[in-house]
Amino acid sequence: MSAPDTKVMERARRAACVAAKHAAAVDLDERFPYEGHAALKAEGLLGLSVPGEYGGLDCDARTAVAVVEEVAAACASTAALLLTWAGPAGALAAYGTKVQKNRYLPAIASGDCALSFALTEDHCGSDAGAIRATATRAGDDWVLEGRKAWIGNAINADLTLVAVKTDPAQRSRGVTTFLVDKGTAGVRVEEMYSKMGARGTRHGDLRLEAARVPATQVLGEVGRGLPQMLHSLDYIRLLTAAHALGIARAAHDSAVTYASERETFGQKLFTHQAIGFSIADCATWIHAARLITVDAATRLDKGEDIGAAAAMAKLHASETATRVAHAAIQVHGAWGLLKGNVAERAYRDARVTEIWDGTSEIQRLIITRSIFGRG
Ligand SMILES: CC(C)(COP(=O)(O)OP(=O)(O)OC[C@H]1O[C@@H](n2cnc3c(N)ncnc32)[C@H](O)[C@@H]1OP(=O)(O)O)[C@@H](O)C(=O)NCCC(=O)NCCSC(=O)CCS(=O)O
Repeated sequence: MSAPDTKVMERARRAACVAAKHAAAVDLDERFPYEGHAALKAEGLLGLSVPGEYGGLDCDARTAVAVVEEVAAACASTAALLLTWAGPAGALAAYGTKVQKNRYLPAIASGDCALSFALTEDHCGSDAGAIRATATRAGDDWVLEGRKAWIGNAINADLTLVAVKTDPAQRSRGVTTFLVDKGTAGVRVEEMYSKMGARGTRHGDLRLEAARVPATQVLGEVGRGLPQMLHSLDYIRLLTAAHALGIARAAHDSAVTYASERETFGQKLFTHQAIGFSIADCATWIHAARLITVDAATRLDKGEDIGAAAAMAKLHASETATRVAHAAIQVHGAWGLLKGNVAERAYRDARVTEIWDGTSEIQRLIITRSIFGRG
């Protein structure tokens, strides 16, 4: 297995240092992680997956997962921005025309163009092919109608990748992705949701009301938007695994520190077998989650399809994060229940990683299909 790029990791550590100082406030106030975002921008990390010719860092997946883990261990909401950027940026790099890439990628790499990715609707999160929002051709434009839900960073996004049906009679072959600029007439964002975790990721509903978008803003092929989005999700899921890993690491580190300092029954907490073994289990689970994540990243860097590998990594790492954070609270006892305690925050943040970018059940479905086919 290759090692992550050391220079990029130095950038990640500097950004993580800034993000860590504000992580508790971002969570408690449920606000955008301005400081973490500024640090990611200053370090060029928002261009993690943007090709070098457009000013990006053009990182391999091995480095990208290490960066996301590092930042997530400091502040899950700041690290989520890396996922929010990497998915749409990767899709643009893979499917965009030269004109689209020249227009957006340099600004994405510098952090000046904020992104979001709109697939989900109220009635369908898991069943991505069942979307109902539509686009109808009108001369040189398409007219978009409908409502997308649970869109991360919707309120701040300068550019949103929006998947709608251009042929409502079809499922997978009826979806097209559009590049929708902020300020497009007929596009409205309603900020929403007070979430239990990743509270600095602002979600919103995207209302599309006769929104006219030029045909030049179609990303890739008309009718091929769903495979494009699902392909981008493979990469996002890989990074979500790293995100969960960072959250697990933060919870575990806090438990190790506490168990080394706190004394009960006249001895250090970790010397009680119940606590020491719990910490040993967590270290083992985290190690396994890191290996499965790095394995999927290495496969991607070798050019392999990572649909199932990314699903396994996300499934395993996100469920590991919840287990580890649960155990870390247990180590802290009542102190672990307090707002402001790292393990308490990690427990809530970890739970989110089991849901977004495809639930654990969807990951199991993808893995099952990779074993048996569609059945
Ligand atoms: C449930 C699913 C895994 C699959 O659903 P379907 O059975 O309905 O779809 P398929 O027939 O399998 O596939 C449709 C089409 O796409 C091609 N495909 C499938 N997977 C891939 C892939 N990984 N890479 C490339 N292409 C792929 C497949 O071959 C078909 O093409 P053809 O028609 O044969 O040509 C899927 O629906 C799924 O993953 N669901 C979960 C969606 C999800 O994760 N949603 C949550 C996050 S999305 C979002 O909006 C985020 C907002 S935010 O910012 O928080």
